[in-house]
Amino acid sequence: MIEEAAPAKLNLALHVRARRPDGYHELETLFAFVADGDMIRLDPEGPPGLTITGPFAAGLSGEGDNLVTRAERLFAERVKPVAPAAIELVKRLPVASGIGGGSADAAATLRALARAHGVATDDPRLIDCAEALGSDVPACLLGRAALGRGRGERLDPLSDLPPLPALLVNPLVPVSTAAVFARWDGVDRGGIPDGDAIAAALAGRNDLEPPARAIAPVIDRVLDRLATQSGLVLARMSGSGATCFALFDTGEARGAAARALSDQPWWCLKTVLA
Ligand SMILES: C[C@](O)(CO)[C@H](O)COP(=O)(O)OP(=O)(O)OC[C@H]1O[C@@H](n2ccc(N)nc2=O)[C@H](O)[C@@H]1O
Ligand SMILES: Nc1ncnc2c1ncn2[C@@H]1O[C@H](COP(=O)(O)OP(=O)(O)OP(=O)(O)O)[C@@H](O)[C@H]1O
Repeated sequence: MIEEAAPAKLNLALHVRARRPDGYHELETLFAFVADGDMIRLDPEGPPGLTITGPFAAGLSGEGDNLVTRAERLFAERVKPVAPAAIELVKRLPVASGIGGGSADAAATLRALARAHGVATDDPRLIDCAEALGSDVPACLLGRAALGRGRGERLDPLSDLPPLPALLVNPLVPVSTAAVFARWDGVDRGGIPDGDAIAAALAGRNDLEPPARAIAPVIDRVLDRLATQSGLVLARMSGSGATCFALFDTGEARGAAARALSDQPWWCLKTVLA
C-alpha cells in the first residue's frame, strides 16, 4: 500500500496578466502548500477501482471523470502501460474551492504511481501528464513553494517559506474557475516583485477576487471577518475562490480567529505553511 499526501495549495498572490487566444490566461502566482489536505492510498495488487471516503466524498461525481482516474489513465498511456489499481481518495478538502483539491489529488496519484512503478517524480513524462490534467497540477506535483508563470505550469521553486500558522475558510459555496476567469476585467496591473516570498505576497494581490466576489458575495463577509483578527499577517482569497486564507504570527492568534469564526456555518481548517 502506497500513501501519498495531497496537500491544499494556496495562491499567496495571483496576478492575471493577459487573456490568451487559447482561452487560458497568462498569470504570475506565488504557489504555497499547507500541511493538511486530501490523501491517496494506492494498492497496485488490489481490486481495480476508485473508492472515495472522507467528509467531502459526497460532493464528487463517479470514477469516469474524477481527476484521480484521469491521472491513472494518462499515466498508463504516457508513462507505463500499468493495469488499473485499487485507489482510495480520502476527500477532506471542499470541492471547486480554489485550493486545488482535484489538482492535488491528480498530482498525488501520479506520485504514487511513479513510486509503485519505479519512475522518478521529476520524469518529464510525468510532468507532461500533470500539464495535460490542469493548470495547477504541475505545481501540485512539485509540491513546494514556487513562482508560477504561463498558465501556471512554468515553475521556479522558491526558498522554503516560514512555517506560518494558517487558517483556511470556505463558505461552502462552490465557484467555477472558468466563470471567475471569464469575469476578469482585462486590466494588467503588473507582475509579482522579486525577492522574499512573504514580502512579495504582502505587496501583491489576487486579481480574481473582484470577479469571484461578484459571483459569490459571501466571500466579502469571509474576508471582512478575517481582516479584523488580531495577529494577522495576511488575509486573501486563494485561486478562483471561494476559499480564503489568513496567515498569523502565532498559533494562539490562529486559534483565537478560528474560535471567533465558529459562529458561522463555514468550513475552517487550522493548518500551517509547509
Ligand atoms: C485559479 C488557479 O487555481 C490558480 O492557481 C488556476 O489558474 C486554475 O487551475 P485549474 O483549476 O487547474 O484550471 P484548469 O482546469 O486548467 O482550467 C479551468 C478553466 O479555468 C480557466 N483558466 C485556468 C487557468 C488559467 N491560467 N487561465 C484560465 O483562463 C480556463 O477557462 C479553463 O478552462
Ligand atoms: N478528485 C477530485 N477532487 C475535487 N474535484 C474534482 C476531483 N475530480 C474531479 N473534480 C472536479 O473538478 C472540479 C474542480 O475541482 P477542484 O477542487 O480541483 O477545484 P479548485 O479547488 O477550485 O481548484 P483550483 O484551485 O485549481 O481552482 C470540480 O467541479 C469537480 O467536480
